[in-house]
Amino acid sequence: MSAAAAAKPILYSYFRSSCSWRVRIALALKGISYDLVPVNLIKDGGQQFSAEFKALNPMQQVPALKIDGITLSQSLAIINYLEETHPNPRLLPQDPKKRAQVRMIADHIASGIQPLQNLSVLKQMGEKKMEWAQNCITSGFQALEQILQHTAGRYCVGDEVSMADLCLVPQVANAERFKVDMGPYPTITRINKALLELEAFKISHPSRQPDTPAELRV
Ligand SMILES: N[C@@H](CCC(=O)N[C@@H](CS)C(=O)NCC(=O)O)C(=O)O
Repeated sequence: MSAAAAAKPILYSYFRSSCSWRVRIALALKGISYDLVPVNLIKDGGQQFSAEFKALNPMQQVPALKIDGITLSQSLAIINYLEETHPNPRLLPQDPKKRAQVRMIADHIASGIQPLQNLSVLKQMGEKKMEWAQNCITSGFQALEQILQHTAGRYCVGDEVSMADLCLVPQVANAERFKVDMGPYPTITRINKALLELEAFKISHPSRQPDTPAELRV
């Protein structure tokens, strides 16, 4: 094994970033130990814009993961790599239909909700920021609630934790931050609650990160 392949992975993460949280959950579930380098998206005008970080991810977004001699960005690509290199526990079901449903839900959140309420978008919205974020999340959750009627068991797809769940919990946290009324989404709320009881979701939680400000720690 080369030195690069043997080195501990390094996760570039921001405590509050929902995309970073997805990867932190995957690393925790799969028992992969890693070093965390905080990238503060607010401080100094946004550390994601530094030349040093831009060299790691030209898109200037977290997360990024240095692993096995390569640097990856895009949380779902990272999780897919972890899935292929550390298959246990599996985050994609074996059954092709269930696997497709997991990817459908993960894409629904990762492509259809989160990018619309990302920090860079909200900065453009000025005073309308809160209303914009609420609208994006509400329309995404209305559709997701219906989808989950057909796919959910204890979790998003059946009773096994999957990549869809890794996207769901951080997105619900964003919804709560933007004060979205979760009343109309009982299935999303139920699944989120069940997932938050799992250790991997607890230790990766934004309130328990090395860069979590003291006043937000629990
Ligand atoms: N599709 C990307 C999205 C990454 C992303 O939007 N990251 C946010 C935090 S969750 C970010 O770094 N935002 C910085 C900014 O908007 O300036 C992924 O899944 O990793």
